[in-house]
Amino acid sequence: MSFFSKLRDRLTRSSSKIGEGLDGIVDAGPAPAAVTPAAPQPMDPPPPAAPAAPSAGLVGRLFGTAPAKPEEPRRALDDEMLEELEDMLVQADLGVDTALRVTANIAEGRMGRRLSATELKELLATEIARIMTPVARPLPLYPKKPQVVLVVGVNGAGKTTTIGKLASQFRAAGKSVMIAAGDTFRAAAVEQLQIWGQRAGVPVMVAAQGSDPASLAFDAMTRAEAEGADLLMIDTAGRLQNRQDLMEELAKIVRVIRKKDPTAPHNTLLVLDATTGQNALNQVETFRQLADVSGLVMTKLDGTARGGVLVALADRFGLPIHAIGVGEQIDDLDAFDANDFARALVGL
Ligand SMILES: Nc1nc2c(ncn2[C@@H]2O[C@H](COP(=O)(O)OP(=O)(O)OP(=O)(O)O)[C@@H](O)[C@H]2O)c(=O)[nH]1
Repeated sequence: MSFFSKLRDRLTRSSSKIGEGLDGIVDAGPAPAAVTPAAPQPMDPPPPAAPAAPSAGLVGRLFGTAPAKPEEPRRALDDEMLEELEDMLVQADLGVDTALRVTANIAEGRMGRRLSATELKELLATEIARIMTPVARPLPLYPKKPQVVLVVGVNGAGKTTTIGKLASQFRAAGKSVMIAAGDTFRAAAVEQLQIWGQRAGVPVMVAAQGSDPASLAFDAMTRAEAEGADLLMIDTAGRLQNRQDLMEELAKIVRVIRKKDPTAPHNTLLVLDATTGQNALNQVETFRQLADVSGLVMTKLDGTARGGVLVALADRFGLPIHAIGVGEQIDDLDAFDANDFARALVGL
């Protein structure tokens, strides 16, 4: 199955919220004046008998002419309709600012025009793609060996799973990859990472429980350099409860790996969980203060009606979105494609 099909199938909670919302907005418009078909005039000659034709269905099947679709309902674009659209987009987690901007762009030059739900979906998808295209950028790969990727995010956001999926994809692309289990306090997190490492066929470096993550990172750098690894991914703790500690821990990891390579880390990926909705915006603000976030990965778009938050993130921060996750399996993560996402999100 292509990733777009998967995305469309799994984004249904978000897309039905928006798609059905748009259908509802168009349907809620005033009913158009009834048009009475002209009655046949008494003097009109009877219509000539048509030659017997195969049924429309059969013709359609044989010659590919689709039976005529019933006309879609339409609604004239006015202030009330725009307000409903804006509310629906806010409900769908696009956030007030983005909802306002998107609605204003849709309105421009179209006031009074009678739109069908499909046309409205196309317009919305275009606006969303316009916001998201500049941030749809795959994780950049550098010739530098090892390229060090620091992975940050709150506990449970999907860091481990994302590292496992990325490791497996880079391996499949012929890269040699190494993982460091930097959340040394949580045995369960380390165990999960080891399982993912096995699945991906990638070595996972671990340290004694509670030991210094920076020292593990240093050892991992040493080994990655010695073995000529292309990529070193470093998992980190996500305890936001003690922000100061976390900040110091991340800063120390960075300091230590820079002793080995002053240009590292080459990427700092922030993993966000789509089910947290607007809270993802706060997480970006917070982690930007803790680390030099260079790009985002959004997970769990399959389990939520709040996928619209990705549009708000793109609009607010302009940070690259490298990949999105739509499930728990190894191939349920792929590069982010703005057009595919926009169309899937509005239910096209
Ligand atoms: N449905 C779904 N579940 C996901 C996705 N990504 C991760 N998960 C699940 O989310 C849960 C948390 O993922 P982890 O990768 O362990 O998250 P973490 O950020 O490493 O969390 P800690 O290990 O607690 O720090 C796991 O049960 C994953 O299987 C996704 O894209 N879709």
